[in-house]
Amino acid sequence: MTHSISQAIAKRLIVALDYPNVEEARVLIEHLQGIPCTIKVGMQLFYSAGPDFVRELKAKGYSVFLDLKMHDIPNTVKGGANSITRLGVDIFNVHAAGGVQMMKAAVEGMESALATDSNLARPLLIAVTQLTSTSQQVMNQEIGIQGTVEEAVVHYARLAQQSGLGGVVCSPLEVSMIQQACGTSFATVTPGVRPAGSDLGDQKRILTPGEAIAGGSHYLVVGRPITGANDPREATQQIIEEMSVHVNN
Ligand SMILES: O=C(O)c1cc(=O)[nH]c(=O)n1[C@@H]1O[C@H](COP(=O)(O)O)[C@@H](O)[C@H]1O
Repeated sequence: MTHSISQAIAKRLIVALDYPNVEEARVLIEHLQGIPCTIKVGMQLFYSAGPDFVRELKAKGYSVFLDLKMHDIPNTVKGGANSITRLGVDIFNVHAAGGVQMMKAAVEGMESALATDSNLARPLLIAVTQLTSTSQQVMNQEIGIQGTVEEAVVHYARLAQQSGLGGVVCSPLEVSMIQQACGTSFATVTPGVRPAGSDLGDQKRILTPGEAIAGGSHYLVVGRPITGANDPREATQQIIEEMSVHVNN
């Protein structure tokens, strides 16, 4: 199999480095050498490795999504967004369930960091809608939100847009509805991506990489199908090839 890596497509694959420590994360980065994908650092790795590892990835030239899903009082989130922006990450997130005042505070924190350092690039600030591990039944009966998951997700997307955010995290199943509500330039970052035949784990609302990219997802987030593969490099290249075949734009 040939692996002609398109830079633009590869960047739209966000590989989730869900590892307990920096050593294991570095092994995966070694495997991915030369593949210009985006890297996600989530809470498991960040809480053990800290901001230095984010700086290390940036020094290696990666685009970095720092996924800390902030959800707190506005003043605290403002401070968090300020610190995250100063780290020089490319994408970071908050929970839309924190509401408009909280999301606006995140924008303020980001803007005040950008105002003090002209070398910082503007990150894409996005809001988590309904986690892709949440089913319709759990959302209705356990969490107590009525209506369909799609309605809840679109509602959160509208709130995020009103608050000045650049996009949302959602399932690839919800991308077209969000684009209808918020426009095609409002970013959709989609976990809940599983190559055909791979283990779903705890994900509930999923599509394949080809379906997700054909449906207009701006970024696909993939963790275990890569980190748990016997050959993570091959798994990554196969996902990028599938994306390349199905991409519309
Ligand atoms: O914000 C996220 O990245 C996120 C939101 C969401 O709704 N669902 C979701 O799975 N994620 C993250 O996306 C990654 C998906 O990983 P896998 O299920 O292993 O492919 C994990 O790092 C999750 O923390």
